[in-house]
Amino acid sequence: MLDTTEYDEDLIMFRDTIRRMVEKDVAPIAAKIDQEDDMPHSLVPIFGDLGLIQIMVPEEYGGPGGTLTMACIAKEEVSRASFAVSHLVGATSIAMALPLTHYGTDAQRQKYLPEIAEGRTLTCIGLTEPQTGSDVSGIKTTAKRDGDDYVINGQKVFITKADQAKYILLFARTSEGKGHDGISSFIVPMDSPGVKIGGSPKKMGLRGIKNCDLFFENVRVPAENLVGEEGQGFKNAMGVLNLNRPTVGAASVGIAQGALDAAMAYAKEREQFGQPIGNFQLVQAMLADMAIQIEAARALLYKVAAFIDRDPTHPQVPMYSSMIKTFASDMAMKVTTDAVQVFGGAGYLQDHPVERYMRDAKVCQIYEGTNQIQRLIIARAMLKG
Ligand SMILES: CC(C)(COP(=O)(O)OP(=O)(O)OC[C@H]1O[C@@H](n2cnc3c(N)ncnc32)[C@H](O)[C@@H]1OP(=O)(O)O)[C@@H](O)C(=O)NCCC(=O)NCCSC(=O)CCS(=O)O
Repeated sequence: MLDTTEYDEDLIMFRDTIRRMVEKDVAPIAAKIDQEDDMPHSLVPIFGDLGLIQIMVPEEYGGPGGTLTMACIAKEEVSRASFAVSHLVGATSIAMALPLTHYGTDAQRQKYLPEIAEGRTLTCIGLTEPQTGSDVSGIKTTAKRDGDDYVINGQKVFITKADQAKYILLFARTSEGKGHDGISSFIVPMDSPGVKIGGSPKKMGLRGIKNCDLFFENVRVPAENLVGEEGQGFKNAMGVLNLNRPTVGAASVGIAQGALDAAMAYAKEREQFGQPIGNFQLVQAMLADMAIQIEAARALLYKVAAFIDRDPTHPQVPMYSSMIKTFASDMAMKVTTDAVQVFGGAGYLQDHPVERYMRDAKVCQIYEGTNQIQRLIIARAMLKG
């Protein structure tokens, strides 16, 4: 594969360190995690010690001060073996490091980031509700001011890692009838009285990670837990998603590469008509197309990540972020489907990893905003000029 980090020795070392850890600690248990829908907690200190969970926490708060490029490299490497485990990379970015860095107060950064920097604490983000998926402006969970506190009531669904998180960045309506402008975000400790963690539905893929229902009943948080200004929650959510969506692209590239690796090995080993199936031109064409698509997505991924690292506030960040999330996840769906095809009937069995890659690729087209919503963001930005 083309080496997208070819000019930077530090990035090559970073990638190789992760690659070695994945070979040792992740790849051997990837299938088991999927089959048992359970990820061992022992991976948390391994990822924390490498600075991966807390990768986006700035150095001044004790974090590694990693870039989006580094987060994408790590996400790609881990997803190549296990998409579920890749959720430990930047596991505190979207709900803590990014929002506090960009919208939080000094006091909030001082209070939470040093703890997050230790790499043992997980966090989650609470946007989605039973009736609120793509249309974030429809959030119904309320946060009502009461003296020095806010009192939160409502329900969230599909909350990734809620079962393991110590804090949630929760989005709630602070004023009625104001649409986008009536939403605010809060840090809520998950052990607050009134927070109830419900079940996690059985999923097609992303098995090993829980996506829980959450219930909030008269949950009281101090007003100092408001992140950003009251009423700015919608725009802050969009801002954080813009900075994180390329990591979904990175996971997609990793999933696709893992599927291609498996398909290549199988094409060399599996014999039909007295020779390896890799000798047949129709199989060769599939393998070649898979490689072309992965390289194209990888090139766009690291171009976008470098662009965002240079200027995270550039007005074109939302458009390019949505482009790579969409392009790479659509690519991963196609490549993993073709990998199953290379395996033929065997690809349909759980004996081989390609059906897992295919199931995992699907959610990359859906979560952190469906690819239909991404296309809307891209087209709106293009037409706005
Ligand atoms: C569908 C949406 C893109 C928004 O659409 P709307 O039609 O409701 O809003 P707009 O009128 O377009 O925008 C209002 C306002 O916000 C600004 N805006 C909108 N999008 C962005 C953006 N990406 N970046 C920056 N600013 C943005 C827009 O310019 C307007 O500003 P002005 O009023 O003009 O000043 C949106 O609702 C959306 O993205 N929906 C997808 C929701 C989503 O991604 N959900 C994922 C949840 S989290 C998850 O999946 C799990 C993560 S995990 O735990 O790993």
